[in-house]
Amino acid sequence: DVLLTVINPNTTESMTATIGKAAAAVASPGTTVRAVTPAMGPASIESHYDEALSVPGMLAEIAAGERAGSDGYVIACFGDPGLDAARELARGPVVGIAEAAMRTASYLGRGFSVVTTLGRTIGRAQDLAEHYGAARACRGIRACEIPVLELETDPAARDRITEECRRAVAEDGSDAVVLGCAGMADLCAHISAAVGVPVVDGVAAAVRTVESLVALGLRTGDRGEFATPPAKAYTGMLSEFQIR
Ligand SMILES: O=C(O)C[C@H]1NC(=O)NC1=O
Repeated sequence: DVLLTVINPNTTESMTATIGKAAAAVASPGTTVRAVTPAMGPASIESHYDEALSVPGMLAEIAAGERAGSDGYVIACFGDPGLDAARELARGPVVGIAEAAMRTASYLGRGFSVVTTLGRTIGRAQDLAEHYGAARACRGIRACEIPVLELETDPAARDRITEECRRAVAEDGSDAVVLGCAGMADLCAHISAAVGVPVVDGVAAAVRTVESLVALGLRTGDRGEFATPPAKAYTGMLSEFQIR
């Protein structure tokens, strides 16, 4: 049996439930999905500040996952917060939903577009596309200007996201669309049917990517850059992060 820990790095439980449901829907029969919410952090992540403050709580969930014997991890936030730090702590593979979605979309044609929440997060998505070598395939990154937590409360959210995906296909000439927020995971099937090109949800893509890596017996490198961090003092609120 594979134990897959899916971390929502923000602290909104209802979003963790949406993410956990999407993960369980695509997980293989032999996989147990454990969707978790950090004990501390921002209610949603839609700025560099939010992203920075989400990392300690997310890393605490990696440490808890290691104690629970987790075989792999998904970081279910489109900024892939703390991904490299998580890889230093985890024995098994750690995959962020942006990396998983971008790499998956690049198998589907010449180019993809990303549709995300607030325009201020577009730069981060551009940086990630470059970091993952997907900048050439990324034909456009668009925002529907819906704050992350309003994805659950705004009745017009689904239609506005769908419309932006339609524009992406028409104007960017993209062969696929990537949903730029873990909170959009439950909209993927509807939008796929509406826009007529493959729509990639990063939560689903990351779950299957981690499962594949585990099935191939592949784990995070544990030498050099991704070896366990050197022991040292972490003071104040971070004292729990002492590497034992
Ligand atoms: O970057 C974004 O706008 C989406 C990102 N924020 C969040 O709280 N979960 C996410 O997937």
